[in-house]
Amino acid sequence: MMQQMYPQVFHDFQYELNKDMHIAAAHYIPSDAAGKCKQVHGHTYFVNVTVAGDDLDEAGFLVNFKDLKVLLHDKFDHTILNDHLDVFRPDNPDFFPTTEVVARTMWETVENHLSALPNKPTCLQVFVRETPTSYVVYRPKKKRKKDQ
Ligand SMILES: Nc1nc2c(c(=O)[nH]1)N=C([C@H](O)[C@H](O)COP(=O)(O)OP(=O)(O)OP(=O)(O)O)CN2
Ligand SMILES: [Zn+2]
Repeated sequence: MMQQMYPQVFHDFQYELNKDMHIAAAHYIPSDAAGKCKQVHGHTYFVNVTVAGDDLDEAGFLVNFKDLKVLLHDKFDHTILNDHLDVFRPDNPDFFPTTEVVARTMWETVENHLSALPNKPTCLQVFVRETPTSYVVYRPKKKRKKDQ
């Protein structure tokens, strides 16, 4: 059974949904500063996605758990992350497949899907554990009032 502690996010939406998944993938960080992580190596990533909203869809879902799995697990599982040139690039550290960038990329992928749904849920947080001792939490910055 997949059970893991991860940081909670505070919000005042009525519904909060969490989807956990494991993703087995290889990667390398194309920088000398990454030391041994410059070599190709693999992880079983533990990912938790937090989605919230006030309205449900015609099935009574905020978003179908299955759709979140398809978006992330089906795309990245048993792949080399660096090969996904649509999201990771070797020429810019903001797009190297580090844990930070993986978490942000997953948030962008999920939020892009959610924003097209009629009930408009939103992704509050993506938690990515890369090793037993290392994890990253990505949360989007709150939009400032004048930007809305
Ligand atoms: N800020 C980041 N630092 C590191 C990342 C990263 O994505 N973001 N990645 C790596 C490596 O890819 C490596 O897979 C993970 O490193 P690390 O946690 O150091 O792994 P160890 O098993 O060696 O950790 P222990 O300290 O032995 O528990 C490196 N850094
Ligand atoms: Zn790694």
